[in-house]
Amino acid sequence: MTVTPVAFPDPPLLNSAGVHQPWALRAIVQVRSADGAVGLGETYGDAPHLSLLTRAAAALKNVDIFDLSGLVRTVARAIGAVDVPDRHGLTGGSTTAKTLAKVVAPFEVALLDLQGQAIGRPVHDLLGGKVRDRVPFSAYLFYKWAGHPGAAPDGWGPALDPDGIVAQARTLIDRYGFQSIKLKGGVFPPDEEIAAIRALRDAFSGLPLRLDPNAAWTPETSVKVAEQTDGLLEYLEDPTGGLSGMAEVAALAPMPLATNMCVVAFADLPEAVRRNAVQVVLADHHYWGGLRACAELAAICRTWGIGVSMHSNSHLGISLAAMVHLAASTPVLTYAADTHTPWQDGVDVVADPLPITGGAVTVPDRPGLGVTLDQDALARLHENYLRCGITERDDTTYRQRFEPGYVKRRPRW
Ligand SMILES: O=C([O-])C(=O)C[C@H](O)[C@@H](O)C(=O)[O-]
Ligand SMILES: [Mg+2]
Repeated sequence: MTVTPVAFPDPPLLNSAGVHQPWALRAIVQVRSADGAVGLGETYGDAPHLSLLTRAAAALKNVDIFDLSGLVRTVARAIGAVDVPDRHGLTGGSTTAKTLAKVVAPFEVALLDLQGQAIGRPVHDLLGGKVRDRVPFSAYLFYKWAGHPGAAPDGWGPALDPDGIVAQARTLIDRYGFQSIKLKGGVFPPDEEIAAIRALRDAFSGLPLRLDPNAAWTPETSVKVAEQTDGLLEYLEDPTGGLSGMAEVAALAPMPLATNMCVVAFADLPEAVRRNAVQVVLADHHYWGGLRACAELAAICRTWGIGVSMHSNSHLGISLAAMVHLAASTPVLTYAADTHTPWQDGVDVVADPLPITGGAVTVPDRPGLGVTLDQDALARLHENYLRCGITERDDTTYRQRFEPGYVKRRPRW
């Protein structure tokens, strides 16, 4: 078991927590089997998480690659009952169960990769077989600065108004062929973000649109925005915080509400269903506990008539491959998945990243995940990690460096 923290350049993308730091962190998990095969996993690289990963890795020596239940028990014993929240809160609150799920996930993916290699079958076969050959992704738009303060402008340009957002969408669609669009909101007053949605609707008439302010609005504001975007959005994502606020909005909103903030663990589901608080849940194997846990989540959602989409954070090609195998084998996952891939500008740890063309990734049928680690790239990205001086994602403090009066407020409007 090897756990390697890495860092890669990240543009100044704005959200309701602040702004992305110049480097995004990840941890790369390698599990080497007795016969020399290597299974890969990828997860968050924040220091508190990293120390739990290291503890888990030490306890997992000699694990049976087919014993995924034993994996969970061993990790639980190794890390104990700990609760490690994120500073940004963009994926909701934390609990001991969610912390455990986050630590288990990259090891589960790596073991599934090894299982697939051992029997010569792709990971999607281990999850029940693919139900689609292509997994669609959405163009993930962000308000952004022209570049990190003090550095040269990045190649993306600024996006701080509707014109900037439309231009960014055009770039992403020209490069990747995306067939659906998500705008990360919660940055400017709601009227400005509604104007951006209207501009996107005018510029890209047939494409489904989503808006995600990460709980920046009160329930009252959320209802007003929902009314004003009636007919424009395929779903509105986390307009407000908490299940009761979301239920209040859902009762009046004309479109489905989606979440990756108020339903983030199995314990959240009964109340969400009882209150009809959300109509779409964004699965994310990194915090739900792995690919099989997401398949369980999807089955529960299907039972209760809740739609399933897929969430992303800044990530590299191992995570993309895992997301593709999961989406390929999850019938109810009918929405285009989120991905931050374009923002990484081609930087990766895998030698053979899965390409996004025509807005989708062709599902690989090679054994395991179907991607291989580029050891030189891993060494370079690890060197970045050692040099970059960032050990934890903290969008708020970074933004405060340039706007001392900035405070993270949810709700803000
Ligand atoms: O759908 C979401 O809420 C996210 O993707 C959260 C992310 O952390 C996103 O806001 C970001 O990268 O800033
Ligand atoms: Mg979201």
